[in-house]
Amino acid sequence: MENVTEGTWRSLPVKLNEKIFQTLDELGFTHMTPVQSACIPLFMKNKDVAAEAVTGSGKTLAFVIPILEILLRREEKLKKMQVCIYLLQKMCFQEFSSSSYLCIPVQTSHLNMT
Ligand SMILES: Nc1ncnc2c1ncn2[C@@H]1O[C@H](COP(=O)(O)OP(=O)(O)OP(=O)(O)O)[C@@H](O)[C@H]1O
Repeated sequence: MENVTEGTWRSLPVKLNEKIFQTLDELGFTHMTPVQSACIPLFMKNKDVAAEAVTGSGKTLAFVIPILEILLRREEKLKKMQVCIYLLQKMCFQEFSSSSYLCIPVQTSHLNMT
């Protein structure tokens, strides 16, 4: 992707879960896009965020990653997380995007999806 110039994921002021780092590595996403580096720290401070950026600029992961990170930090992960991941996967239904790929290691390690 072009415009992936805004620092590595590990340079974020908030540390993400290792499973998220690992999956981003597997996807080959070494650096954030500008909208991701701008939005993720704000989401992680529980701010309301409205972002406008061109198509294909990485907006989806700009909010999916904070959602997954926040859910992973919760002690009581189970049902709420299951519902959220189900919704995220449905959102990604039309194309098997990086968002749904990102959800897989998170869900299998923390949820019983039976
Ligand atoms: N940091 C990144 N590095 C490399 N590729 C990325 C990164 N973030 C997202 N992508 C990929 O770039 C493509 C476009 O991202 P995405 O669909 O999230 O953009 P978008 O801004 O949400 O687009 P739209 O406005 O069409 O919904 C996707 O294939 C996605 O997997």
